[in-house]
Amino acid sequence: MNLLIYKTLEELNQDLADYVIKIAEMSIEENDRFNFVLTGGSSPKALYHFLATEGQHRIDWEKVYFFFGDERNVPANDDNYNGLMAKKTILDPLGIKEDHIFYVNTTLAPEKAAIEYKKAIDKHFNGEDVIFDLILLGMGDDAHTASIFPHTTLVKDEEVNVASVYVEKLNTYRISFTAPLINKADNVAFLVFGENKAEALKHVIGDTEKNVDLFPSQLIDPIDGKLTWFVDDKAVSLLDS
Ligand SMILES: O=C1O[C@H](COP(=O)(O)O)[C@@H](O)[C@H](O)[C@H]1O
Repeated sequence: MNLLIYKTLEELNQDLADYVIKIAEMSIEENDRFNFVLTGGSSPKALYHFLATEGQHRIDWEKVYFFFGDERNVPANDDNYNGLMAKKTILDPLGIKEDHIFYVNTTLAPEKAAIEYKKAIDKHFNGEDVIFDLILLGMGDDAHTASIFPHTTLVKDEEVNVASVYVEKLNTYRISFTAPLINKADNVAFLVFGENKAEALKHVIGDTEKNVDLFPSQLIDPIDGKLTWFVDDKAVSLLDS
């Protein structure tokens, strides 16, 4: 595991954008495409803007396929829909074609939406093992990642899959990659900043004994891939040095 700590969000986003572009270049050179899984929430907005502006001419964006590690069970025009945030911040600004974007269809019931999403992913990988080039992840202040929330069925889900999950504390359903699917990726990067994440990060990175039911981000441990944490100094302020 590689832990990169930044003093400013600008430096963090600049470095993370460079990292995304480097992996994209390598994937395109090797396979003529880059399978890129986006994270939702609000933390990645600046990164996506950065990629869509400074990164605009650095790679061939027509060779990039975009996926979502999780989605909220809301309509596609709802501000909480992760796909809409990505559409506004990176996909539309880069003019990404619809057939290169894998949105979660939330007009379907959550369970069906998850099944259809996995089917679409499998079809894209055309019988090959589903191994993403890069999965970006965020982490909530309760240590959830993607939509693997504490004390939910997803914490114990051992299938390489996309699943629907009822999140009691939010009284809502989510659709999410399972940890085993995430852990197959070639590269996984967490983007975590702010004081409100410090307590969770202390446990997720610092605890020698895991408690994944309470801190689901501890489930992320790529089998053969690389895990990198891009964090700011506020988020690591409670970690023992
Ligand atoms: O609900 C969600 O939260 C996490 C964390 O979001 P952040 O803005 O606090 O980083 C995010 O990774 C996930 O995609 C999203 O659906």
